[in-house]
Amino acid sequence: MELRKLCQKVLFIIRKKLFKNFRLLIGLLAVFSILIGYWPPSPGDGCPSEKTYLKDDFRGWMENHSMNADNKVLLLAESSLSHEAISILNTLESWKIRVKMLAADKNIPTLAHRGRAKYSAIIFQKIKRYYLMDSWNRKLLETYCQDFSVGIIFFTPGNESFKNNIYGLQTQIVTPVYDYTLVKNPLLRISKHGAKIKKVPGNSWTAFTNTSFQTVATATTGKGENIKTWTVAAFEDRIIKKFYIGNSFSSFWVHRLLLMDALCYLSADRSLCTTLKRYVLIDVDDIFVGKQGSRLTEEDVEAMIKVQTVWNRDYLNNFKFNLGFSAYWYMEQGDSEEIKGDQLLIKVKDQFQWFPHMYKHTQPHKLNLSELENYMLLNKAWARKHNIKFDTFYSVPPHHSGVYPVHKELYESWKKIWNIQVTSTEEYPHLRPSKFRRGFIHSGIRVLPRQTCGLYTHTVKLFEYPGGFRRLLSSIAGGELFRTFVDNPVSIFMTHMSNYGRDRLALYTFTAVFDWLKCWTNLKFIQTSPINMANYYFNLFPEEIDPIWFDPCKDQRHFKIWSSKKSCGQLPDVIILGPQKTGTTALLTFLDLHKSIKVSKKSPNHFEETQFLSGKDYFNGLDFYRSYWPPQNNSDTLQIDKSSTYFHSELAPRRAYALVPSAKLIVLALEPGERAYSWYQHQRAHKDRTAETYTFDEVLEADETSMKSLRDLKKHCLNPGHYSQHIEKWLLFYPSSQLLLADGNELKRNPVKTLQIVQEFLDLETLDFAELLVYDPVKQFYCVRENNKKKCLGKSKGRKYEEMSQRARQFLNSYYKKHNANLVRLLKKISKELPSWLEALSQQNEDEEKIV
Ligand SMILES: Nc1ncnc2c1ncn2[C@@H]1O[C@H](COP(=O)(O)OS(=O)(=O)O)[C@@H](OP(=O)(O)O)[C@H]1O
Repeated sequence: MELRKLCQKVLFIIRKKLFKNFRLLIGLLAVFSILIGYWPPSPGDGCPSEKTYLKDDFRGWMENHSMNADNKVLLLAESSLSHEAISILNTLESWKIRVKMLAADKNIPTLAHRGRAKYSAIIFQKIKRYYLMDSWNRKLLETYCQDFSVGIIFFTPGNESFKNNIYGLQTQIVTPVYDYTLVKNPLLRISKHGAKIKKVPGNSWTAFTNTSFQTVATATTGKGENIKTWTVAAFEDRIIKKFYIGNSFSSFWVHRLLLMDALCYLSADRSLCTTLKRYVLIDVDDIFVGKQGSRLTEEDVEAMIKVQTVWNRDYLNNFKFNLGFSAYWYMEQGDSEEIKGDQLLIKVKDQFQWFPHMYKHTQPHKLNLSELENYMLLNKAWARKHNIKFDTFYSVPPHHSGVYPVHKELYESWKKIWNIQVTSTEEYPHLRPSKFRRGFIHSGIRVLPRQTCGLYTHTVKLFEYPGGFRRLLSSIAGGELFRTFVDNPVSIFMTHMSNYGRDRLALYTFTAVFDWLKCWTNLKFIQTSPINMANYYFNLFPEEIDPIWFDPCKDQRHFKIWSSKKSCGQLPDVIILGPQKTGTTALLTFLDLHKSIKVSKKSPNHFEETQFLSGKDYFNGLDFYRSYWPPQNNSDTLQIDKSSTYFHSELAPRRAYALVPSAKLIVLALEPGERAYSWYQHQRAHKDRTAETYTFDEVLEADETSMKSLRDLKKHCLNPGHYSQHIEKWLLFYPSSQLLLADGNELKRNPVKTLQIVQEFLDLETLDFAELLVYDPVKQFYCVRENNKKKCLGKSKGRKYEEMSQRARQFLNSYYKKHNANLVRLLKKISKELPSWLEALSQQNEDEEKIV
């Protein structure tokens, strides 16, 4: 401890002088740090040569094959709460692989559906579960693996006693283990063979002694004459490919690399392989923003250039730091050395890549459009004056503000003044967990996920690293930072100017992690333009293109970078989902009579409905949706969005749940045949050509030989009536307690009763609707009583048309029979009452069955 303090003191005294020579600084730091045990462990004494086992053709094939997000892994775990299982699950999810996790002691689930494999690889958290399986389940699993060429990965913790040798697996428990080495083997792809580490964690490991196994990793026990090298990861290339790791997944960071490679090699059709390319961009935000003492000197700038040369030679091509500038702070605040540093940056400007930050480093969400434009113009004028080349069309704002949650004005001004096409943020959808960070495209600007590297604005000194310097070291040595490079095909890192001054922690950190990556992986690091990176990213993950909006008021970080002028609560508390033509307008109109209900403004575009969650307006952004309600001042009111296209939309359930997870949902279920006929009449009234040309009977009779428009009309007419199917989609997100299935037929006959049920569901103070509604014999529907007059819904609600034919009725009865039966089952399962028409139908069916 004393020695450490002494070293720190010496280091502090000579630091100023050392700035003159970066290499000397690093060298001396190394000496001191080794003495006090601070230097990171070597990435591997046996770092392999550049030559790898990979054949060129295989590598080429991989470059062009991205991970197929549809591929799924079956994880057979000890329990869903096991830390170990969650760690494997998290890892797979951070690689964007879909996972089904099941308790390994239960029956094997259905593995194939209609001749298609459901899982591309199987993982056992603990090998003993495989051996303890009853023969029926194991047979099922093995037949599946054989039929679909799916491999199995086993983790075999060394402290686990299981009866080996029974199924041909020969093992030995070994302890302790050192000199862990990856051995040349066809399974290694991302992991580099020859990489070696001296000290291996964990006391006891499982070693595999079958001679037929191919060794993937070895480790050594004993000393002197007792030295023995064991196989601690092995691969069995039989009819079913099996990969064995001699410890638990999280016992050693190298297992993450091995799991990635094993999934690729063992998955059906190599569908779980990822590319070896890794695009890297290192942003230095605020290159001129910092207090005296934390800014860059000439020596710091020179060190950055030197490091770039080294990185270009050793790790990645075309690398340049990406410097963000807030011009107002150029040559401000620094001492004379630091002012010279700023001047040197401009002198050597072409050695770097530049991007515009905000002129005064103001958070964009605090600025209106003209303020933003003015600041951007000032920044631009400065860049012109100093001949700063700007050809990346990339920017990031100070403090992540304005990108997500979206500040529309930032996007507009960026495009207008700078022609920005790419940006990045760490806030989408949320900062944590980082494995879920995604990209999206909004208003033509491609937003890429941004990564943190463990260095923040005030991380300037080696011995003041938050949580101790060892924390940073473990992040480099196979930990979080190392993983960020491995996991993400595109990594944009956020660093700050101060990380490059003082102890130059950023230069040290990245150099060290590149060393580790080069030693342990075959990954190829590349820097390219942000536009190329964005193209590459969204090609790889096209499902991320469309954004998903969350409520900024539910995430503290988002709330902080959201305009103070915006108010929370301008979102629906209740959503009437539809389906179309079930009486949704009547229900909304009647509910609107209640003082605690606030319905959305009428949209001029979609028959007065917002249709935000199901349609294109979603891409206008959250503020567009919020504008349907006034800034809320009374928290007792319930705001309603009624959009009858939501019910059968594929997108709306996910979007709604992301934004308003506690909303109450109302579905109006009208007898589906009646609904289909009303919808057809609606299309005719709106002059749909096909509906006008064909009778309802002809629409229902359409088959695969019919013209497309007729087939489409039939589909759109009948599909929303598949009630159970659509309700199940909503129940994937919302709990059934938040959903009310109201009776559409009852609403027509006895709206007061339906409204009573709805009021109870919404916990509203009871309003006596019997006083407010009156039946109109001419309209043949209930209307609102207003000053002793009747105010009925418009002409388009409650149309007059002739009854549907007997033939159509029979068709519809038979068509919806199965769907209605499913609805009965579903409603019983979630303990909901059946609507009157469904009760009658199911009674009728039961009676018919009894007669038969
Ligand atoms: N009180 C009252 N007044 C008028 N109409 C009523 C009422 N209650 C229920 N209905 C039934 O509502 C049907 C229209 O349903 P929607 O409002 O959901 O249609 S839409 O999807 O919003 O276009 C409408 O369908 P049509 O009869 O085919 O016009 C009505 O049957």
